[in-house]
Order: sequence, then C-alpha cells, then structure tokens
Amino acid sequence: MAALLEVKNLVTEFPRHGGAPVKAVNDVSFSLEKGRVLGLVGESGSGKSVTGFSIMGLVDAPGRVAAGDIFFNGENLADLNAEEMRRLRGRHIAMVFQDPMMTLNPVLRIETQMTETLLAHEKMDRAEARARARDALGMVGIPSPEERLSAYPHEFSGGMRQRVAIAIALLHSPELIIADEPTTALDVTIQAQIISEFQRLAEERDTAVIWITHDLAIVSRLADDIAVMYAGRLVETGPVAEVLTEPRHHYTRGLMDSVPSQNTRGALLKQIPGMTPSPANLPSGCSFRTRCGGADALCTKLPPEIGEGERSYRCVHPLGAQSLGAIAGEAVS
Ligand SMILES: Nc1ncnc2c1ncn2[C@@H]1O[C@H](COP(=O)(O)OP(=O)(O)OP(=O)(O)O)[C@@H](O)[C@H]1O
Repeated sequence: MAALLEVKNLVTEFPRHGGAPVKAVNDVSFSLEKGRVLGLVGESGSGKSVTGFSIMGLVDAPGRVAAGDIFFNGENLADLNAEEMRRLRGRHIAMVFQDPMMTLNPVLRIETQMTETLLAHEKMDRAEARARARDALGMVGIPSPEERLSAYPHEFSGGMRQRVAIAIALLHSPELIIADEPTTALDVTIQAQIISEFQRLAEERDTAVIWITHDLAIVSRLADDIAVMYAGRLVETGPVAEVLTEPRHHYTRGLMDSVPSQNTRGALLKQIPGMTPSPANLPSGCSFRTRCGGADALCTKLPPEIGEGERSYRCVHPLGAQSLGAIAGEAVS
C-alpha cells in the first residue's frame, strides 16, 4: 500500500548572520500510512516542530525547505501553488498546537469560527455547517455542545479550549493530523482523554497522526511507530514496541532513562549529560557523540543509516546489535 505521507531527504534551513544557514531539519525521511500514529520525539530544539511546519508548508520566511520532497497521497507538495496548498491545509492536513489560541480567534464566537471554515471549504448551507460544528464539539467531549457553540474562547477552561481547537482540526475529517505537543499544558486526566480521542480517530476513521512530543510515556501509549530526532536528524525509527524495548541508539536509551517510572520512584533519574548542541555549531559526524558514553573516533564520521526489519538507526556502535567497527572502513563515509 502506498504511504499517505512520504517525506524524503527533507532539509529545512534558516539563514544566519555571518554564516552558513542553519539546518533545523537535516536529511529527514519517513513515511506514514493511513490510520497509523507516529510519535516524533526529541529534546527541545531538535527540529520536531520545524518538520511539522515543513509538511504543512508553513515555514516562516526567510526559513525555507531547501531540499527533499514531501508526497501526500502520491502528490509532490512542492508542485502545489499557494492556493492549492491552502486548500490542502484546510481539508486534508490539519495541525493542532500546544497553545490552542494559535488556532482560536479570541474575539469570535466558537460557532462563527467553525462554520466560517466549513463554508469556505465545503459546499453546505449555514444550518448544515452549524450541525457539523456541534457534532465536532460533541465528538471531542465538550458537554452541551449546542449551547457552547455561542461561547467565546475565554469562556472555556484550558483543557476545553484545546478540545475546541482539536474539534476545529477535525471539522473536515482530515486524513492527517499533525499534533504539536497538544497536551503539554493540560492536567493528566484531560491529557489521557485527549490521547484516547486521537486513538479512536486513528482506529475508527483511519486518520494518520504525527504526534510531536518530548514525552516518551505518551508515545508508548499512543503511537504505533516512533521517530527519534536529534539535532535536526532522525537517529532511530521503527515500531514503538521494538524501539522502546530494545533501543539501538544511545540517545534513545538516554531519553528512556530520563523518564520517571514505577521502578525509578524515589531514585535520581539519569539525565543525558551536557546540552543539545546548537544547530549552528554541531560536532562533526554523529551529532550526539559529545554526550554519548559509547562514542569513539569512528563517530567523528557521519554514521550510515542501518536498516533492520522495520527499524532503522544511525549509530556505528548500536546497543544490542553488531558494532560497525569491524567494517568501518567501508561502511562509514
Ligand atoms: N523561525 C526560526 N528562525 C530561526 N531558527 C529557527 C526558527 N524556528 C526554529 N528555528 C530553529 O530550528 C531548530 C529546531 O526548532 P524546533 O522548534 O523544530 O525544535 P523542537 O524539537 O520542536 O523543539 P521544542 O520541543 O522546544 O518545540 C531550533 O534550533 C530553532 O532555534
């Protein structure tokens, strides 16, 4: 089956004063099928949001997609003009942000915000649009949706506001939703409800989801696949169950060790030493090598991407798998 979304060798860069542009996303490739949930994880600044914005065609100038291709339903998004891209965003791909006010207009009633977008993108009259808006609010668990349609965003709690933003993203039954840390600001109960909502969407409507987060616990509950990003590159990808049971990349292991769990209660969590390097000043070769306990001279060259079943990783000294040290001469270039 052809993938719904295929990202190939994506490079997104931002110009920098007195230097080469910064590659916030560097040679990133992955694909996503209908009904699958991909967890895109990594520390702050690793390039997760810029990847999402690149797919949406929303990278702010002077930033730009400098190389690579993004195919959606087999169509290369680079071939679409601004109007076609706007339509695609309206109907087929939606984004949910950490801050729902990125989506909501504070001075308009919820009904106006929802019906206007429906009337702009789909053939229907106002009564139909209103019914669709009400149903969408009901679907994300807003109580008394009929009455709540006439409310303004400030009349909702933070969690309910985020649900409204999600309802807006769902209005046109998009095939792909990019959710950028949508539950970070919410308490755990609401977080759990929203996560179940996304699971239901993926299962019942075949919606594909890219869930951007630094929270591995969420990914292990929600996602089918995981893509671990570090300093603009994907360092490990694969089915969540495999990657989080037996990570190959030292960075994935480090992220896992820094998650609180039943077993670590009361103990000091292991933090990955050092800081994420600035994308303007990355170490040569594997960008993680300066923070990695397993690094040696081989890591000063860019590791090749190694495939293993449905998984892949970029590390010459993978955990639980054969080191490339013995064949380094040919494999590392
Ligand atoms: N508009 C911009 N101009 C210049 N640099 C940018 C811009 N947007 C992002 N960047 C840079 O791109 C890199 C990746 O940023 P991005 O927001 O994608 O990270 P992230 O992994 O989503 O982090 P977070 O979890 O904090 O949102 C960062 O180093 C950031 O400084």
